[in-house]
Amino acid sequence: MTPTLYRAAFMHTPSSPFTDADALHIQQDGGLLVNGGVIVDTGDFASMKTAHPEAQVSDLKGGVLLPGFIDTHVHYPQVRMIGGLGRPLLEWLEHVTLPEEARLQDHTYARAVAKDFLHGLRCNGTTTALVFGSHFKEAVDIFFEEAAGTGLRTVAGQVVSDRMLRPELHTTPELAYSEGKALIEKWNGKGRARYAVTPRFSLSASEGILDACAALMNEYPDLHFTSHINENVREVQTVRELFPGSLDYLDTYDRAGLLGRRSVLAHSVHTSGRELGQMAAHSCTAAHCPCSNSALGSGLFPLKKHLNAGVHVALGTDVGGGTGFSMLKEGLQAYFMQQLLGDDGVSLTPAHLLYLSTRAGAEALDMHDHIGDFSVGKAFDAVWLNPPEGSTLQAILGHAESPSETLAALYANGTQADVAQVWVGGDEVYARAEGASSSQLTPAQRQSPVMAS
Ligand SMILES: Nc1nc2[nH]cnc2c(=O)[nH]1
Ligand SMILES: [Zn+2]
Repeated sequence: MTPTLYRAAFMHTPSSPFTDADALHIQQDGGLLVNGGVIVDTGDFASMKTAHPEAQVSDLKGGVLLPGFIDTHVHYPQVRMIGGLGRPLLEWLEHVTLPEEARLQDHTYARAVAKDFLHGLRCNGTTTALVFGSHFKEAVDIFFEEAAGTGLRTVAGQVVSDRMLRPELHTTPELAYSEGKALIEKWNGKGRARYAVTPRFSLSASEGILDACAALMNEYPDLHFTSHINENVREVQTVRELFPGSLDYLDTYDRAGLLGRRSVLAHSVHTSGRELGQMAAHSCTAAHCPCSNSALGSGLFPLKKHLNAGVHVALGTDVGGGTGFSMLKEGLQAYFMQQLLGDDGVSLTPAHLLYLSTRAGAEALDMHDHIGDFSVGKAFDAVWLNPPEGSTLQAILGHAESPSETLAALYANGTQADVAQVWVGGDEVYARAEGASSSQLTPAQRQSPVMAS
């Protein structure tokens, strides 16, 4: 197979800027040699071209190439109700979200929603997602089928609950186990699909349901686990009342034996010191969803407390509590919220935002040996951000004086319109309909993509 040499300005974070001051790696005129979907050599373009004269060059000059975004918390059935503003979590669930989730009982509807959802991910440059599925087994099956057709990497599962939602969304521990087992057997590890055991949240899950989830996890040790935690004060209070024998919210999952290296707990806004200590001890990840936390008024995520406790943090859009699929927007909102926390906040640099939206997600999913950055040996999962000709972002990038400014501008201004092309494992999974991209300019017309020279 002839390797492809991608020529691009690229940036990535092979390590964490929270612990490594030199985490941001930059190539202003770089070359990434890809063979069989895997990065086999990297460096500056000129030396890569000399070393690999046989390679076919793909010129991505203009804009910036980043590792594909990794969304660690997003709900498939909620794509069509993004924007239900004005209610706190429990009212929003009752009046906006759960009625829509019930509609996925209809298979035709579920398939159409799955298509809308997957399109939303890939046209925003998200290449891997930890996806909250549907309560209906068939709708989850349909989701995995459609996801396989897109080439995206998905970790997803059937959502299970047995109280306090709507009767049609409730199951039993026996069914939760048997339906989950059938889906796991069919989809876990098939192509780019992985399975996540997914009780909705302890508020809607009896101990029996949590035990059924644990039975699946014990039977299939490579599974992922995801749920919600400590998102909203009323929710936290209700969980306390429902589980009088548990120390706190985390303990409801912990007692069931559900926590481990592949556990991702969404929100974690009102988490106590004890819980943070236990999350770190179990190597769990907190999926921070800043747009959702803002839209639902859930609170300001205590990032500093998580980092000080040693809890790994990644980003999630939480569509449809969140306001869209853009991980650029999510990164910017994370930055805003830390700014608003003043001395209690963490001052996030552009490198932090890139890490949180790429490599941190790969670590959360225990896939960092395979995806999350552009190191040799990683899959070529990438998003090419190339603003349309005449756009404000193009003007800003043309005058940026450092790569860090360029990256900040991408997070501050970038949108779906700037996503030109997306790859997963070397396969193109999205290409913008062209007509406006600066990639159409002649080389002489193009400006330096990373810095104005
Ligand atoms: N943001 C959010 N929180 C939840 N807690 C339980 N279900 C949900 C949901 O769908 N979205
Ligand atoms: Zn959620």
